[in-house]
Amino acid sequence: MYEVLVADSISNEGLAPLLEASNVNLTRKKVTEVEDLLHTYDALLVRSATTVTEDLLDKMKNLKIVARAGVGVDNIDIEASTKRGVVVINAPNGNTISTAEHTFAMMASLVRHIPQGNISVKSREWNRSAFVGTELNRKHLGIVGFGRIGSELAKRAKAFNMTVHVYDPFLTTSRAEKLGVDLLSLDDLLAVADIITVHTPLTKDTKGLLNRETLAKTKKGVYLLNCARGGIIDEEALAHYLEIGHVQGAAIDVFEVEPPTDNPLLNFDQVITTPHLGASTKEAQLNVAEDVAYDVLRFLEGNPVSSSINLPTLSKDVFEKIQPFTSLTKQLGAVLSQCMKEPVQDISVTYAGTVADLETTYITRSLLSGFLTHRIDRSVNEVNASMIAKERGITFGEKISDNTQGYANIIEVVVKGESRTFSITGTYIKDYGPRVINIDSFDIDFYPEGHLLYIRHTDQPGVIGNVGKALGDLDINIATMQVGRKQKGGEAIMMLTFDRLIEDATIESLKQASEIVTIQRIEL
Ligand SMILES: NC(=O)C1=CN([C@@H]2O[C@H](COP(=O)(O)OP(=O)(O)OC[C@H]3O[C@@H](n4cnc5c(N)ncnc54)[C@H](O)[C@@H]3O)[C@@H](O)[C@H]2O)C=CC1
Ligand SMILES: O=C(O)CCC(=O)C(=O)O
Repeated sequence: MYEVLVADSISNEGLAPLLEASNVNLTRKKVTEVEDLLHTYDALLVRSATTVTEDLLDKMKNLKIVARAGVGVDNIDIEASTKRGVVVINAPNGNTISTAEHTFAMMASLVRHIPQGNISVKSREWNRSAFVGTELNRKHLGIVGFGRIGSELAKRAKAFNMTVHVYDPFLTTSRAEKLGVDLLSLDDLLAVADIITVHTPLTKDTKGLLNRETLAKTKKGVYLLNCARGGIIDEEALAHYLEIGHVQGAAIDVFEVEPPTDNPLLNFDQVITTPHLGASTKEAQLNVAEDVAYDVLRFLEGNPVSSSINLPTLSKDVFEKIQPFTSLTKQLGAVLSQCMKEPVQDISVTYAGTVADLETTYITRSLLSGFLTHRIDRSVNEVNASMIAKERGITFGEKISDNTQGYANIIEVVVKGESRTFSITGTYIKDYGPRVINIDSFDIDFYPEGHLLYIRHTDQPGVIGNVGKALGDLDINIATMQVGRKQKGGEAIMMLTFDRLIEDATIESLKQASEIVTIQRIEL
């Protein structure tokens, strides 16, 4: 049974996939109400009210996935989640239209003073001259951050005959042309726009993107909107420019601290506000809840997620295709880690044949995870494997080759240690499963699973018999045995598999034979 905690207000209807699943026990409680049970949950679903901190993650020892029913994940410590191997997912598409519509509504309300007019009429005033507005027609709209919401807003603005200028360092000129917008530098956009709206995520680069210095470059009488995240427009700087009349008005849905209390922007009549309502429609809330509910269920049941922040996103089809190879590389990594008992500096993997056309970065993550699992005392998976490798100064890379050595697919891994290198080659054979076909330049053929002994010895008569007899005398049954050598009389290897773990004492006694060079126990 999977334990799922829904800590924020998320549409019940949208959560149906989880509520109806027979293998899920869903709890709807705030984190503070289940302090004693935090270690039991497999999944945590939040909106923006819950902040997923490192401290919370430490308490949620069993946590495998955090889902944000919405876009912005600035309330989740992604790095800390990744470090702990916790997948972070969001629902990036479900609230785009609602937020774009809300921004448009805020813009129209701002330039026509609708909220102020409403308050005035309800106060039994009839002051028409106080609320003379401005048309949107033929105005220049500056959109900072031209992703899903920014581009939906642009469509609506163009329908109102506005000229749309955008600033987005990740937007190509050809895409801007295709979408019929004018791509500018930030400074040029600030200089030309009558109305500026921000639609970037809140990151260290976008925090305070519009500040005292950049706002000084705007036209006198400019209007500003923030329906993305509090802090992208620096609140103190905006208050300053409102105070001196440089900024004519602002529409703010989001605040640096929510709910805002002593926020200076609340003191201006020309600032209109909403309590973070961008995504607050029935449609958006249903969409995002459904999106994360399906994804969480899929993930808990071992399937790929459709929108992850810290894991490559794979379709079900691709996931199924790579699965045999991810388990193969996990096993190759585990064999290598146990054979190569010394610090390693570099892991390099070469893909050839059918596997080379697949999502190899994911397969490499599995390799690293298999390798690191046998070296460190913390949970390693595809989410945190590359981060942990980097932390430990292990470089890794992948190559594609044409040389399939006659197989349909080949994965070769070379590990460089402080004193030597070690290699392993595996393949996945349809209907037969994974095979290791070469280890440290010895051709061999074994199924990488269970309890194994890897023995290097001199190639001379009697060694294999002696090992078999020694184990037989100890009542240890050999399940399979594979041998390999490079040349007659040189060094040779044996790979033995057993039905149970082989004790240290047995290994020590086998090592006494003079023909034995090394013995390595491998547990898969
Ligand atoms: N008020 C509300 O209720 C809602 C607010 N949001 C906020 O809106 C933000 C945007 O959402 P989407 O459009 O769905 O995201 P998106 O990821 O589709 O678009 C963000 C765009 O910002 C651009 N960007 C990133 N760094 C930038 C920088 N330094 N300067 C300029 N552009 C930059 C990216 O290239 C991207 O095109 C979210 O991150 C979220 O914080 C989203 C939904 C609801
Ligand atoms: O959950 C909400 O209503 C806020 C939505 C939001 O800000 C987001 O999706 O980034």
